[in-house]
Amino acid sequence: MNAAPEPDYDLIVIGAGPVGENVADYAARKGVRVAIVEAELVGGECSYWACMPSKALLRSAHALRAAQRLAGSREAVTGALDPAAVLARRTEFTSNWNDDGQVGWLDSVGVALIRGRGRLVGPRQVAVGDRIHTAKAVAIATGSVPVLPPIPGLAEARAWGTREATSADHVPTSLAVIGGGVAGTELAFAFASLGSRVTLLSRDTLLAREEPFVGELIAAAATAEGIDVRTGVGFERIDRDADGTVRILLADGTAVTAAEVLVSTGRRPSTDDLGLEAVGIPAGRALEVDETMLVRGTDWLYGVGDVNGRALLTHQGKYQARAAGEAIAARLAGTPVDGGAWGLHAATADHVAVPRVVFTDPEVAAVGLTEAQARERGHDIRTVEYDIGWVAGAKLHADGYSGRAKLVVDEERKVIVGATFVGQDVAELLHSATIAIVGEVPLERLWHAVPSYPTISEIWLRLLETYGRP
Ligand SMILES: Cc1cc2nc3c(=O)[nH]c(=O)nc-3n(C[C@H](O)[C@H](O)[C@H](O)COP(=O)(O)OP(=O)(O)OC[C@H]3O[C@@H](n4cnc5c(N)ncnc54)[C@H](O)[C@@H]3O)c2cc1C
Ligand SMILES: NC(=O)c1ccc[n+]([C@@H]2O[C@H](COP(=O)([O-])OP(=O)(O)OC[C@H]3O[C@@H](n4cnc5c(N)ncnc54)[C@H](O)[C@@H]3O)[C@@H](O)[C@H]2O)c1
Repeated sequence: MNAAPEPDYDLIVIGAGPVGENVADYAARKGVRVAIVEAELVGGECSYWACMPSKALLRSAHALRAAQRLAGSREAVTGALDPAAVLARRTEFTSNWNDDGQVGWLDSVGVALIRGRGRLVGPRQVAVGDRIHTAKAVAIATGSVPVLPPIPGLAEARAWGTREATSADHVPTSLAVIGGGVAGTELAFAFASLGSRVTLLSRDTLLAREEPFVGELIAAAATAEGIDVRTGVGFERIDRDADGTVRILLADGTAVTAAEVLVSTGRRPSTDDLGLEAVGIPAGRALEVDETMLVRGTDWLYGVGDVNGRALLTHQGKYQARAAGEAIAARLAGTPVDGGAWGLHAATADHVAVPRVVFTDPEVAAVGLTEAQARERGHDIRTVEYDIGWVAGAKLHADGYSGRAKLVVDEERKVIVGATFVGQDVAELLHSATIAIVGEVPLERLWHAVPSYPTISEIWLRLLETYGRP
């Protein structure tokens, strides 16, 4: 009898974005023989067209505004932002859209790279071009793709998506942004600071999934930044005139014109054209996975990162990847898998503590449940809010500092289940709240976590005082 041929690899990862890279790395560290398949650039959307370039486009204006908000340093910064220098710094962060550095890293961690588009052609079989590669396990980390709204004329209007915006080689004189979610709001701030006349058109309130005060404060700040914010907008059609001007006709009969239009109306898991049908899994929707990212109904296929739709964020996908990479290694080695709540191989935080930062100015930093989400889940909750501008550290941080914080407390367990901060430089505060939620630190114990004076972290003390001593 012939023995079954040894597979080419132990694990094939399809998609070398931040998530695929981490699945590969964490599995390889445990001795798994890994290959990774990438159709475009190793590093994925995040490195070249999303997180890194968008944050680079925002950062210089933040620094400038921070200096302008303080008597003394304000007098020292008399010039304006240099858009060409900002674009050049952005390009540096993308390594000029070249992935040599990341390819070198893959090599250094012993992961083989297969260039091309990967497709399942059977269980444990991945075709790339004409060649079929075999493995004991396959992890899909193909990310997400933009969802385009059904607006007549959009397909012909040569609209920008987030890729075109984050890789722009010039600053348009005017920009209309459709979509007031995270991407649209951040990019509206970025291009306004670079000198575009920006109109932000949102069907819903801005950042509608967060606490209601978030959208209100960000809309006010955007307006102060010169952005024309319009919410509750309906779209009739979009046309690009012969002279290149984009004309957006709104449901209220008014029209907005701009040199470019950016469409940022959400993303969906990238599961088309992956050959999922060949292994009996429905395509066109998020991969349904268990807590170790194993695709339900299989014992060899994993879905990690944006593609499983659990949380479309790099850090959360990488967290899943650490769990999945090691779970794959454990299963292949026949050692125990700890996939129970908060187990080494489980992505439990996806359900209770996803940190979210919106890099607008002021920043939005939130983790866990909003009040509305906590009520929907049936928690008995109490909320407390406080104006961050009243905290001594904040007053020192910027003249006229304004911001708001809110905690959602589970009254039954007396632990925090959600926290939201809006204010200049609050992003770095967020991890304290993430730890409080993941650690299920009782409020009683939090009184002993003393924030330094005078830092913005004293907001914690003010929130506890507002809640009341136990
Ligand atoms: C404008 C913008 C800004 C963002 N900013 C942030 C931020 O600041 N912080 C944050 O946490 N998140 C941010 N995100 C979200 C973040 O980009 C994603 O959550 C993250 O990139 C998901 O990582 P991933 O590895 O799952 O997918 P991706 O980064 O999309 O990588 C998937 C990879 O798979 C490849 N691929 C797809 N199909 C195949 C195939 N069949 N064969 C081979 N390769 C394939 C793709 O080419 C790609 O390289 C932002 C998103 C956008 C759009
Ligand atoms: N700082 C960050 O972490 C960061 C930054 C940018 C993007 N992201 C991630 O990327 C993903 C995509 O970002 P996004 O802003 O495109 O998505 P999003 O889901 O945050 O926002 C989508 C927006 O589009 C609007 N919209 C949806 N369908 C519409 C329609 N048919 N007509 C008009 N408006 C419509 C929604 O009302 C919403 O305002 C997000 O899930 C986010 O997690 C993260």
